[in-house]
Amino acid sequence: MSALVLDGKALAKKTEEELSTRVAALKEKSGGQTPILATILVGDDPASATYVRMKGNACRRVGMDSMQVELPSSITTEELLAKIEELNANPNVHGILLQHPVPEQVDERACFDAIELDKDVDGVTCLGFGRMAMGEEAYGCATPKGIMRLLEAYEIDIAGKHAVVVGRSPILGKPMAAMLLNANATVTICHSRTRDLAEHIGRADIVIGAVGRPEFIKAEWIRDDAVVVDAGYHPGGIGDIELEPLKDRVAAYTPVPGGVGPMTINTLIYQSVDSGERKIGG
Ligand SMILES: Nc1nc(=O)c2c([nH]1)NC[C@@H]1CN(c3ccc(C(=O)N[C@@H](CCC(=O)O)C(=O)O)cc3)C=[N+]21
Repeated sequence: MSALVLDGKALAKKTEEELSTRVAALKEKSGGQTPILATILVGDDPASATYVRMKGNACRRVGMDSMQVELPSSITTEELLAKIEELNANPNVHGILLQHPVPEQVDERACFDAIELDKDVDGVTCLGFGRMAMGEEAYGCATPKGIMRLLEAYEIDIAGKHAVVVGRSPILGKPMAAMLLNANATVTICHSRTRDLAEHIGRADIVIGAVGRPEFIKAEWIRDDAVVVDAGYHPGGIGDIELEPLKDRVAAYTPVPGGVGPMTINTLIYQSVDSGERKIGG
């Protein structure tokens, strides 16, 4: 039996059509206003520049404007905080994305947390995380929320299932675990200090690869009929999970590329449109 392919690229494309309609309606109603996402790119890492460009392109495809802020790698925490405050105060900005990672002299957590809650469409603030984890309304962190939206679209059962999240980063593993818990999964979080990693993964109905190391998770650790979600992205179209041997024996998997990545961007845009509607009045 060949596995169900969780096609994030197709779902993102379909969702963009709905978002285009919503943006057009908002524009019509408000006399030409669109939601605006401000993206902040610090430094000159080419991969980060590519991702930020892709986010701007996605805005354009749904008819939204974006404001692209580029800052030098020599910037201080105070300077970046001042920029974020300026965007918080700008009524034309409906969402703010600070691209991770920032240079090491910058306090990334302080900068994330400076983003106003109602503009945190990337779901990176402590406040947004805490609210989400407690089941209160908040924008979800883009990658884990994108994964939840993908699982939902393909009607993957989560309640009662054993989900194993490999990785505990602030904008991926931790919020992923909280979202799966809120969806009534039994959740195990594995990380660099976990002993018996293979045994934990072997008990998973749903495996989430979120470690950031190419093919760190071996196919042989994963049971037949598992749902496999690979949030890794490495040069050459490689994820965190050794995917090829799994394709004919698991229940479902996210391809790399074309799985989680497009849903990350789509969730950012989706939540920016939500924010625009709330602020402009949809
Ligand atoms: N504040 C913040 N929020 C993020 O969401 C965030 C971030 N920082 N820093 C970096 C990571 C990485 N990330 C990706 C987004 C899209 C693809 C994506 O669309 N990938 C395509 C392939 C793209 C290609 O052609 O290389 C795919 O998987 O199909 C990948 C990775 C968002 N991130």
